[in-house]
Amino acid sequence: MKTVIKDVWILTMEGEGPAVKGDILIENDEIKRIVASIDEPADIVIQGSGMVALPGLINAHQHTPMSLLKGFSDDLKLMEWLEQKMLPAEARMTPEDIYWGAKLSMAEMIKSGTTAFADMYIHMDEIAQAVTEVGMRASLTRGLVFLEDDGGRRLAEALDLIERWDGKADGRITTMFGPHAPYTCPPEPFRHVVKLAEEMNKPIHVHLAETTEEVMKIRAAYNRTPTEYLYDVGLFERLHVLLAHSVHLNLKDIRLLKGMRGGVSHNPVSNAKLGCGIAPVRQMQEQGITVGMGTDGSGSATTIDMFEEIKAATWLQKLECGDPTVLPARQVLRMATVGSAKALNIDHQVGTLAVGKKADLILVDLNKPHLQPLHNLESLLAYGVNGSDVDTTIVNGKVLMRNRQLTTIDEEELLKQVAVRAKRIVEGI
Ligand SMILES: CSC[C@H]1O[C@@H](n2cnc3c(O)ncnc32)[C@H](O)[C@@H]1O
Ligand SMILES: [Zn+2]
Repeated sequence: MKTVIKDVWILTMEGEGPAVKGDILIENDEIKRIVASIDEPADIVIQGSGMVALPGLINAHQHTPMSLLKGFSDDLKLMEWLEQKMLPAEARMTPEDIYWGAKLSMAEMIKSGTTAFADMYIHMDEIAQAVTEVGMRASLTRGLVFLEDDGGRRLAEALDLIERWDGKADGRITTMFGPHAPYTCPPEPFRHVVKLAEEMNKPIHVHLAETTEEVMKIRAAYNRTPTEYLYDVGLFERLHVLLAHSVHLNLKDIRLLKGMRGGVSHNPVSNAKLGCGIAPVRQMQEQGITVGMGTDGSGSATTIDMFEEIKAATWLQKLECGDPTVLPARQVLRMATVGSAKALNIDHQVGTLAVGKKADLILVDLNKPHLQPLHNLESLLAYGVNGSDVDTTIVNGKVLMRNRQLTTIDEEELLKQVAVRAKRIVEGI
């Protein structure tokens, strides 16, 4: 299968070079050529004039089925929101709800330019099945909470997910272990998960230091910061680690993370909406820590449009530092592409547009009043574009959306399913 995208602005996100005009040849799942002009027959020809092609955005922290809980319980503190609203709602979700909720998130992600995501949730078979059908790329994790006595069952499900789904869907699915957070995973089971991950050479995806309450809780229980706690259970010795949030880090914590394998998922919209705080992105980047970007689930963030996240990230850092030069356009775009790819351990495959890499890319339509005139593409993408400006989304060489029409999801059926299911789940809570 050959696809050619013609006459398009191309922002590869490789090196420092500016966008160039040209053509892109995709063969099967791979980028074969990026040159000034391609004149050879292709199965699909996409006229890209007036559009910009860039690497698909990568959402480094999601709970996809929480799309069903969007807007159901806002304006609460995190622990109240989680314990009193989300957990009871999640206990009412059936495997089929999980499947449709995951699909709803995937529809929104594809329509706003996201091609890959990291997911931590329950009933992962249903999410993996949805990923397989929809065509996105995903790093899947069974969330592990060890506060009740069924931690063993959850761990067995995590192992089952890894065994049965890692490398599946033409290699689009990868897996990680997912100890949920320092406050839900005591040291003994946490160390056990670290040991298993090391033996199986699997990364770990974990929430870290999201709120001041978490910092106080871990201080009271272990006389440590949450970062020191993770360090002490051996997380940073050998493993690739994906840290969600990392809002409340002191200088010593940041020094502990220096040199870590993996990276941080910065989730500024969710952090702002839950009043958690602003992560020290500049300080982490100064220490060479990889910072990618994510949204968290739409149960907290409402929107999972990564272009919103890009804007929030740069604005909040500029405000926090009192300096408009902090996190400039190119750097924040790199966070949402290469940064996230590194954090998910898939940067050898995606995150930039380059010959030999997987064809995960998006076309953004610039023929709109709010995106003209065209002085600086990177500025427009970081500060002006919205998810609804994405015209085409391609993953692993397959077109998942063209002219804003989804090709692998029946939107009408999806919306019918989620309306009924979402209502049933929240009734009585
Ligand atoms: C056990 S599966 C994952 C678990 O995480 C919960 N969750 C969603 N958003 C957050 C957040 O911002 N901080 C902590 N935990 C979160 C979700 O509801 C699932 O129960
Ligand atoms: Zn989360």
